[in-house]
Amino acid sequence: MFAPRIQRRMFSASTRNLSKVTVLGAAGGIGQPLSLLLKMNPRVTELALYDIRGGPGVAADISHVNTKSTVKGYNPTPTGLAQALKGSDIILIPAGVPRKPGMTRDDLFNTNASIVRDLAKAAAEAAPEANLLIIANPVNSTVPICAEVYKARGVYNPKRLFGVTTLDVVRASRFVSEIKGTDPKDEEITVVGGHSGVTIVPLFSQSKHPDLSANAELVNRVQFGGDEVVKAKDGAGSATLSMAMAGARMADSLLRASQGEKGVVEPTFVDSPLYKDQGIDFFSSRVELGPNGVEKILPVGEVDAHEQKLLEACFGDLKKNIEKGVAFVAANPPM
Ligand SMILES: NC(=O)c1ccc[n+]([C@@H]2O[C@H](COP(=O)([O-])OP(=O)(O)OC[C@H]3O[C@@H](n4cnc5c(N)ncnc54)[C@H](O)[C@@H]3O)[C@@H](O)[C@H]2O)c1
Ligand SMILES: O=C(O)C[C@H](O)C(=O)O
Repeated sequence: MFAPRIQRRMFSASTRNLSKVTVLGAAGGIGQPLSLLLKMNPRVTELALYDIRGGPGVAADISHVNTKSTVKGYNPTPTGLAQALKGSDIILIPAGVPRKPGMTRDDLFNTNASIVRDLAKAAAEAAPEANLLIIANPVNSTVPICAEVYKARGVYNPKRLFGVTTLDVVRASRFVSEIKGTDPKDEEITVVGGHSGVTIVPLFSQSKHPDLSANAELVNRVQFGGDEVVKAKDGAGSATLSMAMAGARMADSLLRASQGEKGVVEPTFVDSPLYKDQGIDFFSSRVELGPNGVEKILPVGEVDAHEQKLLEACFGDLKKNIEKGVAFVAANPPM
């Protein structure tokens, strides 16, 4: 009867429970609350906060929070970025510009592609075995960019590269709970595809409320939830606080899984076999996490006719977004 508990204790005693987490872009709208939430996470033992400006200030502030982890800030000195990355178990990248009203995420490509490429190169050199979590948009392209950079250096491990799409399921569960008058923690909604507009595909037929798949307004709200925030912020950026929560949840799930917890499942945009036969190399679906990163990519499962149409609409854009990222690195390799 007590066996699982004893087993758990034995396992945690023998597993490496020291966890360095690095945030690149730590002084930004997402970076600051994300770093604070990571400081509150007892599984994080060391926090490294890097930004092109303001990293040490944010680190000094957060370091006064009375939890046990150490916090250090880094500037872009010749060795600052490498020091922030060295020994990291998890690297989160929210560095990059956010949208303004009227922009698509793809409109960020010209600025963010090179930022993410260069940070990925630094990560591939200083901490090639870390889990790399990409928040910077357009995620559908920035994740393939990282894969290409790691491949070029011969250190690509598809099990360690994640596009953070957690915010899409966070939104979906909250929006459903508002409609149904339920607690969002009881509303687990699968969202698959990518992270922009029609590439975001909620699968309500697999939830407790299959009828919702016919609710076009709700589907649209999940697909364009980011635009709702961009519009409300009126030029001052996009989602930062809800994104920080979603990023911290994804990091915590990886830490729990790496420290031996079984059955940890998160949605995430990964190098996936699910639609490779259709030329789509990266896809977000429910993924079981483990000590090596991706443990198992779960199938999309049954979808209804509404969702099948959404999936078909997703594939075209997603394929183009992925190809754009791959082509960018081929034409503009990191220096
Ligand atoms: N994946 C998602 O669900 C999701 C959700 C929200 C926002 N985002 C994206 O996250 C990104 C950041 O959004 P934000 O609101 O925090 O923007 P922000 O402008 O407030 O912060 C970005 C930070 O990145 C830093 N930065 C820029 N270039 C850098 C570099 N080369 N190295 C290190 N730091 C650098 C900036 O100095 C700034 O502090 C945007 O691209 C946005 O679209 C993604
Ligand atoms: O909408 C954006 O540009 C930011 C982010 O991708 C989001 O979904 O909130």
